Amino acid sequence: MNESPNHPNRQTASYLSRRLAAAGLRPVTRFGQNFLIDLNLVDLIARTAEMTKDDVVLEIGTGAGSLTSRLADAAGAVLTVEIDKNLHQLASEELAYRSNVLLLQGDALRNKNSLRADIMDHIRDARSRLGDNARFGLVANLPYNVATPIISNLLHESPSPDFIVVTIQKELADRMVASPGTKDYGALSVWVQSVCRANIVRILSPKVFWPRPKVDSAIIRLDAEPKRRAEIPDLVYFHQTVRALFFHRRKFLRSVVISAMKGRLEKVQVDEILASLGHGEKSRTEELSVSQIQALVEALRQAESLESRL
Ligand SMILES: C[S@@+](CC[C@H](N)C(=O)[O-])C[C@H]1O[C@@H](n2cnc3c(N)ncnc32)[C@H](O)[C@@H]1O
Repeated sequence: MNESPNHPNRQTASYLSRRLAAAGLRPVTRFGQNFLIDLNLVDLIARTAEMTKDDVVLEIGTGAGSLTSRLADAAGAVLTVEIDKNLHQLASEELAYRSNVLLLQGDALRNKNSLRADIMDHIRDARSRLGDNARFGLVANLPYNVATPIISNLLHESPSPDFIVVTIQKELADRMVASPGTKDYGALSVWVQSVCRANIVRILSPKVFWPRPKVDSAIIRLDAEPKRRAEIPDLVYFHQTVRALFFHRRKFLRSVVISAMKGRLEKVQVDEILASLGHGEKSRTEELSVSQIQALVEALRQAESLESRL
């Protein structure tokens, strides 16, 4: 069989460790370098994404390039970003013959609140080359320490992803799919579920990675819900306000809203809004459904914009 040196069938722990050692490298903990070594799972991620040759796929964390190869087989264009110069070099050699893969070196995040700017320029370019049916997806085994800002920020971008299939910490996946009234339900659950459908595909034990992380992981799939998204007139205001509403989890909703709106709305205005939406003195943010939170944030936004016009 004609296997490229990076054929995923060769991505076992011992193959990877020898390959890195030959290049004088070792996994770098601070970059979250836990490589997926169970090849069936690399396949599962690629299959779950249901990519076609019309699709543009973003991968953050190229690593040694094994998932990248699968993505290149299935998608029309792949943009992959790797922070580690040495791994970027290694993967560039492995993927050199792949004409539909563009490799970038550097941090995928410009800061906590935004992605590196040229990522979306490349995605828009690739989409315009592939044509009107081109969909955009994020498919990756994400570095755990930056998984939340990557997903949260990408959901603000234009185009926003049609689908996301990623490996993340199980605890983070639990928060994304959490229901009201549970301990995991918070600002991230509301933000993700306001613009996507979220499903956990598979829980992964540490032993499918090399080196082994300390915690379980999960493959999660998010599908864009454009209708839900269109119901939110100002996504930035919405996301910021949702974060503020969950900031003090132990407090009652009324005092949380009053402190979030300090200097912007009077207490009496907050009380009127809460009463009009049927939220009593004992209501708490974490008991509100996603649509109740959307209604509350929208009422606050409208009251604020009325206030600023007076
Ligand atoms: C969990 S590993 C996944 C590697 C490979 N895709 C795999 O599945 O085996 C995460 C990768 O993301 C890279 N990385 C970490 N932080 C990053 C960042 N801020 N921007 C881009 N890449 C990053 C790491 O160096 C590492 O190669």
